[in-house]
This record gives sequence, C-alpha cells and structure tokens, in this order.
Amino acid sequence: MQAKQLWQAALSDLEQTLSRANFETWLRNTEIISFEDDCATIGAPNSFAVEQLRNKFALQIQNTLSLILGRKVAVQFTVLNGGRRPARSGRRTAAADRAHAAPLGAPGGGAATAVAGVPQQLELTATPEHGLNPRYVFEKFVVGSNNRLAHAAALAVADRPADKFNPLYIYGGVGLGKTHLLHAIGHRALARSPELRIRYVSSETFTNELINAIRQQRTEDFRNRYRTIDILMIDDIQFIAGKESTQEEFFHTFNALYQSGKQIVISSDRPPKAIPTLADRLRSRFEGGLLADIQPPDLETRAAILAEKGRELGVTVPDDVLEYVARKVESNIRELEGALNKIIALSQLYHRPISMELAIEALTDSVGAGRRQVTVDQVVDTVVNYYQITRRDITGPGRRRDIVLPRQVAMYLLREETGSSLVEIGQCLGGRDHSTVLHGIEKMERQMETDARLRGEIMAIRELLYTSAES
Ligand SMILES: Nc1ncnc2c1ncn2[C@@H]1O[C@H](COP(=O)(O)OP(=O)(O)OP(=O)(O)O)[C@@H](O)[C@H]1O
Repeated sequence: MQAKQLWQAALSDLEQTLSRANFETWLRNTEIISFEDDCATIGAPNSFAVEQLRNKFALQIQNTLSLILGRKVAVQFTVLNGGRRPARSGRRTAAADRAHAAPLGAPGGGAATAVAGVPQQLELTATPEHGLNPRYVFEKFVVGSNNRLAHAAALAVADRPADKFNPLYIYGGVGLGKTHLLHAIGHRALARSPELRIRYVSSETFTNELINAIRQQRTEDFRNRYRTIDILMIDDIQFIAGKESTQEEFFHTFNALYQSGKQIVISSDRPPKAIPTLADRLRSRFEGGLLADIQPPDLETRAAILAEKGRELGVTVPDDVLEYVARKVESNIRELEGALNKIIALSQLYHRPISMELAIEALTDSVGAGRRQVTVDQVVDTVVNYYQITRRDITGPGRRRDIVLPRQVAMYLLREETGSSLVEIGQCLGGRDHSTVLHGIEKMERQMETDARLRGEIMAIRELLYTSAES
C-alpha cells in the first residue's frame, strides 16, 4: 500500500501535467506493482499501453516519482496479468484478483497488498454500462458557498429527473467538482430507481463513438443507443464546440431526449455564451435550462474537502496541516488532493507521523515543483531549438505555418508548464494580445485530441524541457 500511495501521488501530479486525453488513455488504468530498491514497476492493461508508456511517458513518470521522493528512482513497465483476466473465479472482482495476484515477473515483483485501515477506494475503475466512478457520490461531496447552487440542483435532478431543471448545465474552472457532481447524480438516481438507463459520457467519448459509428455505417445504432437513455450526462461540452458534425448529432440527441421527457446534464468549463464556436441553437437550448456555476472554494471549504479526502483514505490529518495545505493550494481541488496525497505518501514511506514539519517538507519540495522548475525562457528556448527556428521568429509577426505552429505550441506549454497568465505569455511572445494566446492554446488543445504527431512533438519538447531543467 505504501507503493500504492506513492503511485497515487504521482498520478495526481501527472494528471495536472499531461493533457487530459493522454492521462485518461495511458495513465488512468495503470497500477503500481512494486517499489523496491528505488525501482517502480508500473503495470498497464495491455502490451500496447506498456509500449506507449515506455516510449512516451517514461521520463516524465520517472521525474515525477523522483520529485516526490526527493531522490532518483528508476521505472519499468509490465502488462498487468490480473486486470483483463477472464472471470474464471466467478465471484471475485478483477480488483480483488489483482490485489492477490502472483508475482508479475518484475524484479522483486509481487502485487501491492492492502494495509489495514486504508480502504481500497483508490480503485478508479468505472463500470462500463453507465460509466460511473464509485468514488464520486454526494456523500463525499463537500458543500460550500462556492458550489451550493450546483449541488442543490444536482440533488434535485437526481431525485426528480426531467422535472424542473432540464437541461442542468454546470460550469466552473478546472478541477472544481463538476465531474464529481455528474457522477453523483447518476449514483443517486440509480439508487432510487435501478431501472433507469443512465449514461455518463465525456464529450471526447461521445465524439469518438460518433466518428466510429459513421465509419462503420452504424449511425442508426448510435442514435438508438443515445436516444433511449433516461438521464444523459455529458462532461466538458466545450470540447464539442467547433466540431460541426458532433454538435449536429448532439443537437438531435438533445432534442430527442428532451422531447421525450428525459433528463440531460451538461458540464463545461464556462457558460454557454462564453463558448464562441457553440452553435446558436445549442446555446439557446442550454440556456433554456438551469445554469449553475461552481466557483473556487474558500479556505474553510478547502480545509473541509481535505478532511473528507483524509477520511476517505482512512488517515487522520491534524487540523493545522489541513489548514496549511488549504492555504497553500488555492484554486484547484485536484491539486489540493494531490498535495494531501503527497504528504500521506511521504508519511507512509518514511514511517513518519503526519505533522506540520512533514507537510512543509513535502510541499516545499514537490507541490507544483514540476511546473515551477522550468522558466518561461527555458520553455521558449526549448521550443525554438526543437523546431529549429529562432527567438526572433517566434516573437515576430511571421504568419508562416512553420512559425505559427511552434508559437502556438509555446503558448500551450508556457501555460501548462509555467502557469503564466495569458497576458504574460502574450508579452513574452512579442507583445501579443491575451485573446490571441487563448485562441492558440485552445487550438492546440483541440488539435491534440486528434493529431498524434502533434501530441508526440509536445511530449518530446516536454521531455527535453525537464531533462534540461534538471541538469
Ligand atoms: N466539493 C467537493 N468535495 C469533495 N471533493 C471534491 C469537491 N469538488 C471537487 N472535488 C474533488 O476534486 C477532484 C476534481 O474534481 P472533478 O474531476 O469533479 O473536477 P472537474 O470540475 O470536473 O474538473 P475538469 O474541469 O478538469 O473536468 C475530484 O477528485 C473530486 O472528487
């Protein structure tokens, strides 16, 4: 379990530094198999995933683990032999099988075993039919003034679908609990009426399923599947904005569900009117329901959330530590959890009690260190070297594609790796307007969803960046 805590802390970090698509595809379903002699053995569900991890993410994973522990560690990858095993044992779950798996062939291997008192809630698998994550329930959602309306509306929808708030559109910044609320609606509605057909889906999944259906000439199946759902929850709708055929299909799905009295719940990082590429008719449909925002939590709510996360992990965290962490990480709850996970990981690895001293040590060494370690100049230099252009090219007025792409990559990486504001990024790239920077970043995010080559380039630049930042 100590190894498991370490991996959980690393995943929290990686979730923030990798794109969502990369994290969900390659990292989400990994597990740590052993951590011995400063070598972590990470298991992935199949050999293709192992290859991807080894080729594209090894360095970043190694750096993240090294940062958490404050010393250099090695990493190796292997295929999990428990995760996709045919269900021979009948009653036992795949998770239980994994927990009792025989050594997996890694040096000193052997599955991590649970430590008494620490629940297995870190298991992040979701059941396939409705896509709900068992961790995200109302009981574990802390209500504060920042999310009160969204929480109340979500409860009402779960208890009386398609009654008052249809669609329910929940919006707010990254990592503030939108996904958690969507899943919670699904769990509660199912607990009340198990016969309901419920589906949680990210907009990427919706888009991919649509694309596959078109490719396989099975759009009719696709429509039938979606139009017979009682509660459809679609996460991060901003990603379908700009994708015309997806929007078109979603519009029809939306109408079909709405007209037959079914509930639709949508989440986004911003209100409909702030998504310029959203088709007008979709925007007006969304605005016809309830728009509920989630703001960043205040200090008290942040501390309460941390206490809840500690409880979930079966760990008692002293109040002063809760407050310290809550003061240190202000905006993003995912980051808040990551900070707590790191403290717990250190405490378990070194057999030290959770104290202010340990918390200060853990957070000074590693919270956000992956990001803060690199400077704006390092990012720009690494990008221009990688694309073999000059600083003058990237800061100048040139509009050639071979200059515009590196410039937008630099915008994206400056935002992701240094946390600079749009205005600061614009300034360091030749005095560009913040809206140009925003456009550049959004374009990269969209393109990365479908363009494997661009994803590879960005990954390679990131690796160079961290390698050079280390030396
Ligand atoms: N009020 C809360 N109480 C307890 N946990 C919370 C709360 N809000 C967020 N969290 C936790 O913070 C983490 C991030 O939340 P979530 O994934 O729901 O954010 P999000 O708003 O969907 O982010 P994104 O914009 O990246 O999709 C989750 O682990 C979630 O459980």
